[in-house]
Amino acid sequence: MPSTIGTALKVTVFGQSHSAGVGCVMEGLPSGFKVDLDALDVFMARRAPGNAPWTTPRKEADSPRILSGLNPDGRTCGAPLAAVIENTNTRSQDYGNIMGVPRPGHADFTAWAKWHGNQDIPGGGHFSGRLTGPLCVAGGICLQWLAAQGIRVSAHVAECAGVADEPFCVANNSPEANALLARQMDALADGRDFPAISGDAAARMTKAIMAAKADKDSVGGVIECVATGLPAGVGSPMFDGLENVIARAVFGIPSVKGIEFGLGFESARVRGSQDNDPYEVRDGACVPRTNNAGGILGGISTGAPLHFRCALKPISSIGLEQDSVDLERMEPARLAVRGRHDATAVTRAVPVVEAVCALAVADSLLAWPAEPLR
Ligand SMILES: Cc1cc2nc3c(=O)[nH]c(=O)nc-3n(C[C@H](O)[C@H](O)[C@H](O)COP(=O)(O)O)c2cc1C
Ligand SMILES: C=C(O[C@@H]1CC(C(=O)O)=C[C@@H](OP(=O)(O)O)[C@H]1O)C(=O)O
Repeated sequence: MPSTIGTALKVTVFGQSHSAGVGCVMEGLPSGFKVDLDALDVFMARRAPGNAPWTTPRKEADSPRILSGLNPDGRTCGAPLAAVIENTNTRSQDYGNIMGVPRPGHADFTAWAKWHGNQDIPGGGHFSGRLTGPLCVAGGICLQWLAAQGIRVSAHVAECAGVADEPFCVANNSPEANALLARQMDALADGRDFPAISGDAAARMTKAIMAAKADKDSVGGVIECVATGLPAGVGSPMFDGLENVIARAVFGIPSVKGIEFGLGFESARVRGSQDNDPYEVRDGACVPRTNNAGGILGGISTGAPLHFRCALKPISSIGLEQDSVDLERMEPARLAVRGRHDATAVTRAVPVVEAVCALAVADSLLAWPAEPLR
């Protein structure tokens, strides 16, 4: 079962929620890059469990130990970079009642159908949201590498429990619109607790999440992500395009059920004259005036901000009783999930979306850069 992604920059993720630890191995990082481990810890803290009243109370430090891949100067040395995060706060007894009775909506049943009882169930095993920790280690390093080249990635909760945030300013590619987008990205980077642009939306989302939690239920949402500063010409046609590579990485985040780029599904409802992004000359370069394409045409970057939205389903582990099946007896069973679970994944998944976007963009830059003019 390979949990590996990437072409020039390969990342393998390993571990289970209740194993000794979870981690990643990165191959293909350019050498000589100084990794800021303190900044990485700050990034990891945005995803870590137990930071808000609606998140799982499982307490983990989530500070990665880098085992290899850096020289004594803290720079990438060309060898594979391996990192591990310890699991210190497991409580496997919480999973006693689901060992043979799969939770509707989690991967318990499909893991049983594949591995016939050999799978590691407690904490969600290898399917757990916990595996997004190592994704953040790998993606956090890529974010730093991209930032050094003027490429910035930012995400926010665009929608949660039916409450919408102010959207990113991405439909227009004018200098004024891009300046507003940069201000939105700055605001999201100010250390705020809730990753939304509008404080009012954050307050209403918090209320809706807490109401679902009080009902022993859960909610989903939409995360919107942008990457700015990516030059035109990066990517590849057909199967290794930016959309393909980003979508593959984003679907590695448990709970993600959909993704759309630019105008996305709405582009199916408008005319070509409305969807097309007309070109103009700006500072001697050809640039799209608008950005319905989400910064991608033919799998290759246009130079406009890269833009996508992904949908996350509600957390499946809820306290309400539901129908399931006792798999050993093949008899109906009722199941109320116990234990420590998030009431929504959307807030904690925002840095994860930034991380996988950075992985995909860094891999595309290394594997499929614009060719030099000959
Ligand atoms: C950051 C994050 C936290 C999550 N926390 C939980 C949780 O506490 N309980 C749970 O049942 N699922 C949680 N999930 C979702 C499950 O991991 C996911 O539903 C499950 O692995 C099945 O995968 P699928 O939903 O993509 O099919 C979380 C997901 C993410 C991204
Ligand atoms: C620990 C994390 O989240 C876990 C994700 C998760 C799941 O099924 O996805 C189930 C819970 O595990 P446990 O029952 O061991 O507390 C969450 O706490 C994390 O994301 O770091």
